[in-house]
Amino acid sequence: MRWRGRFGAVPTPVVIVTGFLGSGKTTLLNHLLHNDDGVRIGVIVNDFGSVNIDAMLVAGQVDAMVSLDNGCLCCAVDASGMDAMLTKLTQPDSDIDVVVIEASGLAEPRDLLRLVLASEEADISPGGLVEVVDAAEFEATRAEFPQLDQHLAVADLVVLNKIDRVDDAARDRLIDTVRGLSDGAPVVPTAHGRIDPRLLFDPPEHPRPDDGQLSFDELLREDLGTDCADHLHAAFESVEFRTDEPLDPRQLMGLLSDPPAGVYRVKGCVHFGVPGHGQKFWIHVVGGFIQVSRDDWRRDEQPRTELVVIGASVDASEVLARLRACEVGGSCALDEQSMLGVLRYVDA
Ligand SMILES: Nc1nc2c(ncn2[C@@H]2O[C@H](COP(=O)(O)OP(=O)(O)OP(=O)(O)O)[C@@H](O)[C@H]2O)c(=O)[nH]1
Repeated sequence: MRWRGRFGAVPTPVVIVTGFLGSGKTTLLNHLLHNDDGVRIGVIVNDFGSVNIDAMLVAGQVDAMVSLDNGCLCCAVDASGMDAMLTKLTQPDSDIDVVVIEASGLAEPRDLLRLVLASEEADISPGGLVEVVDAAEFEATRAEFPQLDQHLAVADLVVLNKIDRVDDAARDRLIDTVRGLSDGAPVVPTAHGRIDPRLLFDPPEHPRPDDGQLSFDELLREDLGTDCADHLHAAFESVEFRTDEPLDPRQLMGLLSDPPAGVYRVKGCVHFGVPGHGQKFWIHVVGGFIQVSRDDWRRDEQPRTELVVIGASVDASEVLARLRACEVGGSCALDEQSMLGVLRYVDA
């Protein structure tokens, strides 16, 4: 361990958590927050869309948080912007032991690493880069976006998540593939991000300056943040949808099961207008996989829907038109049966 502790002895480690859309970064972060063993964690949460769903999902559990939405951290801030966020989290009275940066699912890990390395904040030190891989979607995603291979190349630790969704043979094959791409970084297979927190908060054992990987110095010598055109997020866009009107569950589930072309990720909370089902429903779609969970609205919260739809070359007007078509008109009453299509995905 190399905690700064509350006495300022050691710089605060900054751990970067990256991974493609929906791979399980927020799930892993939540696992860390619930199993922190007294370690005080400050987080920087970055979401691609203008509604920061990830910040909503970790709010209230974290010791200190800075959130950045509407863009990828790798390009949306420069070194001084990153410094400002780190300074805010690590100021002497914050008592934070470790900072975890949860990048958006489209951020460029290498540039994030360079931002942390270039930091002039004296009280922090790089704490390693963790790449979360979705075991169920990785092969298909990699075929479409070969940049993912480079993302793995800078990882200090690879979390092969969602192994509950693949068989043993596929899991073993993936471990080999991912290990090859990450130049020997440790690969931890898991489900629901349940890794031992000490893996992240200890200094990375994987030696960075070796044959295959760039050293800190080499990374720093590269120009910082000059060209984002080849980043994954350049090919993606997000569409945000908010409404106070309740949504028709049949219409929405029809849309999520057969989304407009290019859509890969949908997340957010939904208010259905069905008697007996007035709770908040969190919706997650990753590739073709749908998951729903129930929650209570906060006391000060007005039930409403806030969804972010992310994809490559999506037709935003089609997405919005189809979402608008899910709104329940004032006079339309929904029967309880209409919820069946939602409930079959609850905690799937
Ligand atoms: N079956 C299964 N589902 C998982 C696992 N880990 C996460 N999920 C689900 O996958 C969905 C996406 O998880 P998140 O943690 O939000 O993923 P993320 O990487 O933060 O997503 P973005 O920020 O949009 O890139 C949610 O429905 C999670 O509950 C897992 O190991 N197994």
